[in-house]
Amino acid sequence: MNITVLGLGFVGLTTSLGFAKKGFKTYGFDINESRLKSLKKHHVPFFEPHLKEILIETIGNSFLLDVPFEDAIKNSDAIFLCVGTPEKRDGSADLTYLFNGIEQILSVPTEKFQVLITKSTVPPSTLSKEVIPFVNQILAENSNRKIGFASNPEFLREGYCWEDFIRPDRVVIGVEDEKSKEILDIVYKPFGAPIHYVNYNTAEFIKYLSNTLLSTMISYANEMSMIAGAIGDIETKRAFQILHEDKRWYGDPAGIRSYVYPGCGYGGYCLPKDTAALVSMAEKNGYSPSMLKANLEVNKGIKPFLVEQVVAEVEPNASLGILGLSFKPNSDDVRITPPKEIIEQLLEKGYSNIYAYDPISNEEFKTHYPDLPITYMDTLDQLYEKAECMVLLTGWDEFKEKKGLLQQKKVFDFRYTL
Ligand SMILES: NC(=O)c1ccc[n+]([C@@H]2O[C@H](COP(=O)([O-])OP(=O)(O)OC[C@H]3O[C@@H](n4cnc5c(N)ncnc54)[C@H](O)[C@@H]3O)[C@@H](O)[C@H]2O)c1
Ligand SMILES: O=c1ccn([C@@H]2O[C@H](COP(=O)(O)OP(=O)(O)O[C@H]3O[C@H](CO)[C@@H](O)[C@H](O)[C@H]3O)[C@@H](O)[C@H]2O)c(=O)[nH]1
Repeated sequence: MNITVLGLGFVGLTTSLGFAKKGFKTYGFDINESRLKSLKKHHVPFFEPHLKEILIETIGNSFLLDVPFEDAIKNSDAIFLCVGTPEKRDGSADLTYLFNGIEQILSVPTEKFQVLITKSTVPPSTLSKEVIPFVNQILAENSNRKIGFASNPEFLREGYCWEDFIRPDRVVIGVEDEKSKEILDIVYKPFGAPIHYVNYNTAEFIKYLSNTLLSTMISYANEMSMIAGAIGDIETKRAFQILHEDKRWYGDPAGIRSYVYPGCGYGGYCLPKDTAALVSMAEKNGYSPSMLKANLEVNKGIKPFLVEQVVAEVEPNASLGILGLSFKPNSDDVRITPPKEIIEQLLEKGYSNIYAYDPISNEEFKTHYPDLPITYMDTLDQLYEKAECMVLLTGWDEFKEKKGLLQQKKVFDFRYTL
């Protein structure tokens, strides 16, 4: 199995050295001549621990920098694109280096099957909507070329490139054909990490899921420091230290991860009112907290977004079964419960046969919202009998336990419970 890597920056050099260390013959290329020159002199042109030692160990053996481009491409099974994808003026990703690299690769004639792998960070749908059509257009003139595709986003951090690459938490591979998958399987097996095969868009999305969570947490922390500053007399540093003592940050798996899951919005007596109250207090003190305001907006917007999914697939005269009424499982609290808003929106959309079942909150819900024209069912089996399709809004264990039964009908699992 031979590998070519295009782009020898933080990601490309680390990737090349990682594969070379695992024993694959790896050809490295960069359009930056001075970068290549220094690498050939065993000098890593940026600060990154460990890379120099591995460079010295592998160069001329499994890591090759002076093989002609054409020979390397002809001899490669997997070609990794690790070029830069910088930000354009309008915020979109500049894919110029990527497309130039692909053109160079395709200019080499060969009949060998090869996988073209985007390791550079590219927005979801880039491979399916831009790269593959681009390649197909070029190949229309050279039908002998056999190319497979894969997306293999990289999660390494600068400063820890080597450790992160050689001992990855997980490897994500977006691949949609068997031959390419087999090649990537061989390439990544020696790393001993979990390998997740997904489709192209999902692989690309996972990379952004990761980076935007990080950037959102950082901006959240910064916004909170600005709110604290506006209100005054708050020990911001201590406040954050104490925040971090919440046990949900620790453990394996850390409990905090149950907050990073999509669903139908947060509800209950605390998160909605407290988020709104801090927005209001910050504004009174002259600071407009844009993230917290956006947070409230998103919590509102998720409900019509989900209701539209039902509307798109279910006729209004169908009987709908609502699974769960409380704001979260193991509680009968129905104050500001997302199911209430969702049921109201379904009623507005013309769904008039709504049946509902909650393991413990039917009475509570009926008492709080007596005017909602819905029928309560005493058991899950009764609801299942009545409903043509179901909308799961609270992630009760009972629903998980009866997954087999529930899934015999259409279920909109808006808590990702099943
Ligand atoms: N830096 C990180 O920590 C990191 C981590 C994960 C993912 N990424 C992503 O990986 C990609 C590369 O990032 P980087 O930090 O390594 O960038 P970088 O700028 O350090 O390196 C990119 C290299 O590609 C070279 N190049 C451009 N066009 C080429 C071509 N046609 N053929 C050969 N070489 C070519 C450039 O000369 C440059 O040396 C980006 O999409 C980035 O978003 C970066
Ligand atoms: O509490 C924090 C933590 C970080 N930062 C800043 O966040 C930025 C990014 O930091 P870090 O994530 O350590 O750096 P990167 O090397 O850019 O790595 C990120 O970006 C890579 C490229 O996509 C991903 O592969 C990594 O998983 C992801 O962590 C830096 O400016 C840090 O100073 C803060 O301001 N506050």
